[in-house]
Amino acid sequence: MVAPPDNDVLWARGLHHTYAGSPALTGVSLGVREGEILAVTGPRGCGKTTLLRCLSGQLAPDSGEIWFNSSPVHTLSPAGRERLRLDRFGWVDTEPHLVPELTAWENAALPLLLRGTGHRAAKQTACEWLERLDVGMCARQRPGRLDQSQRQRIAIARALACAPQVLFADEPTAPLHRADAAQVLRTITTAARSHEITVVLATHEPEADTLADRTVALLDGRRTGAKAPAPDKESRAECSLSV
Ligand SMILES: Nc1ncnc2c1ncn2[C@@H]1O[C@H](COP(=O)(O)OP(=O)(O)OP(=O)(O)O)[C@@H](O)[C@H]1O
Repeated sequence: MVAPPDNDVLWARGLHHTYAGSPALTGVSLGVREGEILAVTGPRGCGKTTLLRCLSGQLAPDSGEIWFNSSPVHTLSPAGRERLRLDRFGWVDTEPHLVPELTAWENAALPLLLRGTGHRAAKQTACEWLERLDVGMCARQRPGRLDQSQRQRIAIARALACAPQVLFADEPTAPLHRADAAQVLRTITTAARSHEITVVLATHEPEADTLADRTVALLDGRRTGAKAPAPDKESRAECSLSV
């Protein structure tokens, strides 16, 4: 095994994965730098979700290497990968997947409570993140009473509340209306930048090109090229949220 470059927080080489014989990733290699916002784009079925699931340790690739902070992930046991996800990674899915019986703050506090954070500290951190994401007024409400955009913001608060080193977001804006989608995308990238969180974002949003530092495109399970950062980076200041 060859260790990855020092400045890559995540590094993958030659990832292959098939589902029941059908290829989803066919030799993807990439590095993600500390604090970078990397967009992964490509048409439906090109392998974005599979790539994010492999990088985040949810899915063991059939072959290839994944390194996080210069330590191998691909050789970890399932329990080791689970621990890594809980301690170091955040995940925002396309659908918010909140627990319907819990209030917004309880949902946002869940990963902290699972990590062993005390109830009071977990509640305070969760509520601070809900405020930052403009859903503080929903803290005591259950998800069923909230709209899709509010639920997705709560899911983002849940992912960010435990200060992950890397946030994975898998098409987090796909079910939202255009204006909501743009705002949620800006919220994620602004929050990540101000808290120095590395982001790997699978997205179809055209805005991703201006919000991300770099874009990697996939097609049929392979990389098709990487775009350099846009010259007029951010838009960062344009987000109204104090994240
Ligand atoms: N659990 C699964 N079982 C079987 N095939 C799967 C499974 N998950 C994904 N696939 C297939 O693997 C390929 C890559 O899927 P993947 O979801 O990674 O792509 P994607 O780019 O995220 O697609 P989308 O934009 O539709 O979410 C597709 O052909 C898909 O049908």
